[in-house]
This record gives sequence, structure tokens and C-alpha cells, in this order.
Amino acid sequence: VTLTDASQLTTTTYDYIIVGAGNAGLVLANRLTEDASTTVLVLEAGVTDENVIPVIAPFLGPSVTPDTPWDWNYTTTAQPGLDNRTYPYPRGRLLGGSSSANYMIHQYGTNEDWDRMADVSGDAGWSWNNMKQYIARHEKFVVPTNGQNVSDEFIPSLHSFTGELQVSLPVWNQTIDSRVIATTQQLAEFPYNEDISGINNDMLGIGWAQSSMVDGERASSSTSYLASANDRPNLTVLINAMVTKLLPINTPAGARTFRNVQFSDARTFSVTPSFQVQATKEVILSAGAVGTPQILQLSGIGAPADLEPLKIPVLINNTQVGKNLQDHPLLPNIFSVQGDLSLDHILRDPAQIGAAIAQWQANKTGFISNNVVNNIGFARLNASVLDQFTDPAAGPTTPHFEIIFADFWLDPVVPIPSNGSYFTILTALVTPTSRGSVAIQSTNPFDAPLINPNMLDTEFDITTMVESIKAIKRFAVAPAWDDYITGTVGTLSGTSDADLEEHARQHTTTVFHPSSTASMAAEDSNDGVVNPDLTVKGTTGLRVVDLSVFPFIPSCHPQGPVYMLAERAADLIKATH
Ligand SMILES: Cc1cc2nc3c(=O)[nH]c(=O)nc-3n(C[C@H](O)[C@H](O)[C@H](O)COP(=O)(O)OP(=O)(O)OC[C@H]3O[C@@H](n4cnc5c(N)ncnc54)[C@H](O)[C@@H]3O)c2cc1C
Repeated sequence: VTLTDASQLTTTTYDYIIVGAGNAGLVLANRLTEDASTTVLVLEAGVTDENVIPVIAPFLGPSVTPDTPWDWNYTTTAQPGLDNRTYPYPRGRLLGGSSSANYMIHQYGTNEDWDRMADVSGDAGWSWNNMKQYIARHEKFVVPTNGQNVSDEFIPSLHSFTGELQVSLPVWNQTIDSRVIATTQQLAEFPYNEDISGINNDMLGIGWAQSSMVDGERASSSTSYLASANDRPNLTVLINAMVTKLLPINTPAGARTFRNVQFSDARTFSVTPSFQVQATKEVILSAGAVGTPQILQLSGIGAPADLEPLKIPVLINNTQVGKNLQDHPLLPNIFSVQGDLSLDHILRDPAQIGAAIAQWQANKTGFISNNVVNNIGFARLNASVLDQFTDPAAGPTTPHFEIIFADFWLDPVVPIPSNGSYFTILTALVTPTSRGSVAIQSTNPFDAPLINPNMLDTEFDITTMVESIKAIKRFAVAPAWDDYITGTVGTLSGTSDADLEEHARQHTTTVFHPSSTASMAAEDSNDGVVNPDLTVKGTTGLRVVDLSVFPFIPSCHPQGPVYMLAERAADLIKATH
């Protein structure tokens, strides 16, 4: 059942308390309540996702954030690598968390990404060979039924059709799609990849985006894992509940126990009145890569240098909490194109958008029923460039950068001009080496933490971004674009490395993938915030299950890896108790 107010709780004691009804949290809520004798409370600061059209309609996904009631509305600190700019840093603040606010692209990462996690943690359970079983449990592939031919857009034999989250393929073609695919036949540098999810141990090349959607609607952890479990009497989800602190129970020797959770009404933006609930087994933080370190720090688990200036007693001294933040930098590269077939003309015209939304409401068809992006690709640096660096990729077949194709002007920094037709090829670093941080700046949980992704801080990152621009410029001169692309827009016209570096520093923001702020490390290592079984080092009764535990950001869109992580975490938790 989903409750809206603390006064509706009928008890204050549960077997498990999950903090955050997000991507990971609702997987746990479902799996842990499969046993009818296990009670679970999920505390979520955000609001409901029910009947929120921008959340449900796939093409409207980008309007769920930033600066809305469904977003935490964070902003980064000034980024030295980006000409000291700041930019919005969206995080979903509703049921489903960021899985309700994201752009729905669904992948699983490379086998090398997972094998590195197993190596770093010393736990072979995180290896690809073991983690594959969780894709089968998680995924419910849905082939579009609108007549779209998707036979060579994915490899059916590798996918699961029986799991929880619906994953599908494009149901509406953009003008550029056939040209993108034609380019894969014209240029050997950009081969066609028949299944871009990573499931076939190969993410290199260009393929059709798989998205978490079904029948013209978004599929999130809320519409899948929660929807199929919410009528269980042993599951309680409380929205509008802002967790403000974990309270320690002092144990005489060894680890401190954290099974008590304090929260307040998120609608009041006030820590009083406060409520307390207790877990008899475990508290699980699934508050995401910003929320989780924030709660740990507010609870006195963190670096003395972060806590002492705020007079927060250091209960667990761990200098890694909130550190190691990794994210995928995203750079829009815009070309001007012929004619008026790009989506810009529709997106500029409220009447056409209104008609398209009405069509979607009537029968879930048209471009609103489809994701904003149909094709994505991944590539590695040329060997001659890579030779200058230690390769930060998880292995020799893991990509360094991503290429994303949009049939319209898509630049989060520069708004769409009032006329013209455009084609955007976005590039994103998927193996960045820059590391940033999340740190609370006051003892008030309602104050946003300082978020510093520290983008393009390293020589590797800026070099790879420049190389990615050169790569897409090679892509754009394939014969497939001869009668379409007319020129570059703005600073993309630069030809020297210095020009392209300036273009990157002026336009880069984020693909919204913060990770690694509560990194996993081996049990006997002094590094890391959590152990390989996701328990918080130096504590009992407390685990973290969300994207913050990945020691390295996966080289793909990360919601799939989060679902896989949470599926295994449920098994680990069940095996403990
Ligand atoms: C705009 C956007 C676009 C994206 N596009 C894609 C994409 O196309 N494909 C992809 O794979 N990934 C995408 N991502 C990233 C992906 O959605 C996230 O990495 C992933 O969902 C994170 O899962 P999580 O469980 O770690 O955190 P979340 O899903 O963010 O869950 C955290 C939950 O905890 C709650 N919470 C936080 N603090 C508190 C507190 N103190 N008390 C109570 N509750 C709290 C939050 O409200 C939230 O519900 C995108 C993200 C965004 C924001």
C-alpha cells in the first residue's frame, strides 16, 4: 500500500526499512516482500508518479526535469573544466526515483565492466557470468506490435520475456534513422551493432536504442516492481517522507548498529516534527548517488574534514563517503540540415505538440509514444591516441565514448533558435577519469549538498572529448548525409584541437549518471564505503543499494546495471537473514 502521511503508519517497527523508492529501492521492496512473513517499509521524500503525463508519455520524458515538482532541482558547483559554468543536476524525486524521470535508454554494460567490479571487490558474484542471471529475472522484453519491423534491431535469443521491467524498441521512425543506419554500411569505423544493450558482450558500433517502455508508455521501477507488489499486506510505501538521519544504537565492542531511521514530512521543508521507525533486520539506503552520501554524512558517517566544521560528531570515520563521484559528460554537436523534416518544426509549435499529445492520449500512437532518441552507438579511441594514456576502460572491448543521434536541436546550454532545421550528434565520455564529490554544507537535511562532478578535469577526459568530436565529424561526411547536412552550428566549426577543446568546455553538461559516491571495495581494504555484500564498512544493520556503490561508473546508460545490482542485493540480503 502507498501512504501519503506518517500518521497513517500502523506500526513503527519493520523487518527492513528502505530509504528511497527509486530505481533500486523498489526492486528490493518487491523481492524482500515475496516472503509474506517479511515486513518492509519504504520511505520516499518525493511525490506520486500516478497520472503525471510528462512521466508517462515517453517523448515528454525530458520535460520531467529540470526545475519541476518531480526533480530535486540541484545545481552543480562551478566547474573549472567547463569554463566555471554551473548547470542543473536532475534527480527524480517521485515514486520510481530517477527511473521515472530518466530518458529510458536501457542497457546492461559490458561483461568487462562487471568483471572489473568482481576484481576490485574480490567477490566473483559481481562477475558477468554470475550477473547475467539477474537480467533474465529483471527484463520483460516487449516486441512492438504496431507493425514496426524490429527483427534485426536486437537478438531475441539473448533476452528475457518473463521478468518485471518492460523493455522495447522504437515504435516511430525519425527522419534521420535510415541515414544513421546507412552510414554504418558506408563507414567501417562505425559498424552496425545488432544488439546495443551489451547483452552480447559487445557494445561497440551503432544500433537501435532499447528503452524501458511498453505500449506507448514509460516503464519504471514504480510501474513494474512496485505495481506488482503493492497489494501485498507486508509492504508499506510512505511518500512525502524525507529521511533526515540514521540514529546509532551503541554496541559495546566493534561495529556500530544503525537500525533506527528519523524522518520528517518533506512537504513542510522542516525537520520538526520528526518521526522515528526501527528495522529489526536492516536499514537499506537506496537514496541514489546524491541522497545516500548526504544521509550518511548527516548521520555522522563520513570524512572528519566534511563533518567537523559542521559540528557533526564523527561516529564512523570514513574519508571516502561522498568522494569518487563519477559521471558521464555529455556534449551536444549540432549540424544545420535541409528542408523542414527535422522535429524542430513540431517542437517549436505548441499547436502541433498539443495535437500530438491528444493523439497519444487517444490511442498511444505518434511520436509522443516513442523515446526522444532511436539510435545510439559506442566507440573506442584510436590506438595512437590511447597509447598516450593508461587505458581507463574496464577492458579492450569496452568503449571510451558514446554517440547519440537526435532529430532536432538538443543543447541544454543554448536554447533552440526561432528558425532552421537541425541534427544533433551528442557525444558522451563513458570511461571518464575525473572524480568529484558530494558534501553536505549544513546540518539541515533540506539544504542541498554541494555537488561537484568535476567534469573534464583530466587530460584523458578532455582529449577523449575532442577525439569524439572528430569522430562524429567523420560520421557526418558519409554519403548518407550528402543531401541532408548543410553545415555546423557555432563552435563546432572549429578545426584545431584547441578550437574543439573550447567547444567542449563551453557546451558540455551531464548525461545525468552520477555514481560511485559510496564505492564498494574489498572487505579487507581500507578504501571504499561499502563491502562487497553492500554493508556499510564499520557498521551493522546498514547497507547501500543504488548506483553510488559502483566503484567505477558503468560504460553505459546505468539504469540496467542498477536493476541488476538491486536484484543481486535482494539475494544477498535474503541469504543473510
Ligand atoms: C534526467 C535523467 C535522464 C536519465 N536518462 C537515463 C537513461 O536514458 N538511461 C539510463 O539508463 N539512465 C538514465 N538516467 C540515470 C538513471 O536513471 C539513474 O542512474 C538511476 O535511475 C539511479 O538509480 P538509483 O536507485 O541509484 O537512484 P534513484 O532512482 O534516483 O533513487 C533515489 C530515490 O531516493 C529518494 N531519496 C533521496 N534522498 C532521500 C531522503 N533523504 N529521504 C527519502 N527519500 C530520498 C529519491 O527521491 C529517489 O526516489 C537518467 C537520469 C536522469 C535524472
